[in-house]
Parts: sequence; structure tokens; C-alpha cells
Amino acid sequence: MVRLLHPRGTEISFTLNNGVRIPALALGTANPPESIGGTKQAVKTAIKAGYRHIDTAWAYGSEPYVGEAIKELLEEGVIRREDIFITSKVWPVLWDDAERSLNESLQSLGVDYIDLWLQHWPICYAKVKDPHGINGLSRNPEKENGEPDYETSGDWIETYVQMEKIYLNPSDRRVRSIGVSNFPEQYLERIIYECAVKPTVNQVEMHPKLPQFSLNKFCLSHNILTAAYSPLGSHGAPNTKIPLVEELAEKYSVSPGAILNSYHIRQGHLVIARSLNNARIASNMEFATLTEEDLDKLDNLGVTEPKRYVDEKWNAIVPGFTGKGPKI
Ligand SMILES: NC(=O)C1=CN([C@@H]2O[C@H](COP(=O)(O)OP(=O)(O)OC[C@H]3O[C@@H](n4cnc5c(N)ncnc54)[C@H](OP(=O)(O)O)[C@@H]3O)[C@@H](O)[C@H]2O)C=CC1
Ligand SMILES: O=C1O[C@H](CO)[C@@H](O)[C@@H]1O
Repeated sequence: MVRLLHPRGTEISFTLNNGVRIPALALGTANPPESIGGTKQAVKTAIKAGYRHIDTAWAYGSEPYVGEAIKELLEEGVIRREDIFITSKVWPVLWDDAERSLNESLQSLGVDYIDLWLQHWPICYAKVKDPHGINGLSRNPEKENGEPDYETSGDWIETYVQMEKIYLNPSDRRVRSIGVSNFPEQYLERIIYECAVKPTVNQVEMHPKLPQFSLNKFCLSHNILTAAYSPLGSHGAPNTKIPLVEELAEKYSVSPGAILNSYHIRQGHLVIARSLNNARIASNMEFATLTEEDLDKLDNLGVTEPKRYVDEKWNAIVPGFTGKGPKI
């Protein structure tokens, strides 16, 4: 007999510091350009399987496909808008125009509100026209020498200030919660000190090889939820091949992807895993009640085999962000 063990990762939710409920497991949609069209089917498959949280961003180019999937699911009566949770983000080229970012995300997604809206990175990029970019703007503008083209007169906090203004306007219902992404502790401290609205979430790369102990401790003490991106190790899912992860998958009769997701959910963190494959979308939903001993062993990988997979050039200009990009 096949026994269906509950809960699944998709059935667990947490409460943000503003009282909004958030499903613990999200489907990621930062799909590579060559397969971005598959996002629509992946979202439909995921929602039909039980996912209730989709993570996207202005910069991913996936919002129109997420939007098409939602439209069809609503038409088919599979869900109502209020049954699903959508996270989107403001990319640093729109650091001084959060309003434009929000309007374009809403338009692409075909919805009239976003559940969680994040500042994607605490940096300011120059706006450079690019017909092949996102909505006519280069996603990662570069100078002639190949260095990132930053808006040096900009202050990254401006983005959050604009976001909180929209969030705080009682007659504006377009955003239910706001938060940040890729923020080290000292950046969070500045927001907490200078802004009126504490971020609900800080979305960062996190997995056993990058357990983010200090940042998690800080966020917990400020009632900010951490969300783990690239839990599987990003492209090709190298973390699913870690022997300890495979061993635990066998012990709990779940997939390695489920072990990696459960590692976060079990500790009260959100997790975002991406897949375009129906079977993997389903297997990533499984949940294992990992013991403290299992968690300790997984945590130890961060000491013995530390690894960051998403290491963009611009990481280096965010002091405290432990990327390995070139110092500029
Ligand atoms: N805020 C930020 O700056 C960032 C946010 N993110 C968000 O987090 C999401 C997840 O991170 P991401 O970097 O995409 O990578 P993930 O760690 O989710 O890994 C995705 C890769 O794993 C494969 N995969 C998925 N499930 C399994 C499985 N069970 N077994 C084996 N392989 C599997 C996928 O391939 P396949 O499709 O073939 O299954 C894909 O190649 C993003 O999509 C995005 O939404 C990501 C990076 C940065
Ligand atoms: O969200 C994001 O996704 C890409 C990597 O997949 C990264 O540039 C950005 O922070």
C-alpha cells in the first residue's frame, strides 16, 4: 500500500510580522531564457499539485508566463486569486522608480495585487535602454570595460522608502507585504533604523552548504522571516547529489529535493525551489520531519564544504554580502 504522509511542504505556512499568512514552500521561476516559456506549464502543474506560492521578479522575464498560468487556472476554476500567494521583486535598474516596477509586474502577472513585494538587491543600477532587456531596459548594464554600470549618485534605501510609501497608503491595495532580498545584517539594521516599515522577509541564498547562521539569528531576533533561494544549489541541483542528503532521502523515503526543502521549513524558514519538470515539482513538495541530529549534520556541511552558487559580479559592492565577485 502506498501511504500518503502529511503534511507536505505546500501545506505548511507561517505568519509574517504584519499578520499576513505565507505558504512555506514556493515554486521558483528564475528559469533560463531558453526555457522560460516552460514557466506557464510549470506553474499550472505546481498549483494543481498543491503549491500555493509562486516566486517571481520583474527581472526574471517570467512574470508574463506566470500571469498566463494564473489566468487559465482562474478560468478553469482551479483556484481563486486569494488562494495563491505571489512574491515579486524590484530590480536595481528601477531603484528610483518602484512605482513603474510594480505597475509592470502587475500588468505582466495580470493581477491587481502582489502578496509580497521585495527589494531584489541593495544596489542602484544605471538605466540603459536595451530592446532585448526587460521591458526595454538592460537587466545588467555594463560599462565599456565590462564592469557593472552603477548609478553612483543613488542610495539603495530610496527603493525601500518608495516601496513602503506605496504599502502604507491606505487607499492603495496593490501590495500586501514588503520585504527585501540579498540584505546583509548591517543593511537590515539601516532599514530598521531609518524606515517606518520593518521588512517581513529577507530572501537570500541558503542551503546546508550556506546555512546563514548569523543572518538567521539576526532576522529571528527582529521577527523577519528568512527565505531560502537556490536550496537545491541552483542550475543542475548539485545539492541533491550530496551523500548525506541522499542518505536522508532514503531514510525518510522522500526525494533529495524534499530533504533540502524540509531542512528550511523544519527551522521555520521559507524556501523557494525551481523546476520545470512535473515529477520533480511533485517530489519537491514532500516533507520530512528531520530530527535535530539530522539538521546538525546538514548544518555541518556549511563548515566543512561551504559553497555559494549564485555569485554575481555586483555582490562585491555590498559589504557584508559574502559573495566572491571581484572587489571594485
Ligand atoms: N532573490 C534572489 O536574488 C534570488 C531568488 N531566486 C529564487 O529562488 C528560486 C530557486 O533558486 P534557483 O537558483 O532557481 O535554483 P534551485 O536551487 O531551485 O535549483 C533549480 C535547479 O534544480 C533542478 N531541480 C529541481 N528539482 C530537482 C530535484 N528534485 N532533483 C534534481 N534536480 C532538481 C532544476 O531543473 P529542472 O527544471 O530540470 O527540474 C534546476 O536546474 C529561483 O527560481 C527564484 O525564484 C534565485 C536566485 C536569486
Ligand atoms: O534572483 C535572481 O536570480 C538570479 C540568479 O538566478 C540572480 O541574478 C538574481 O539575484
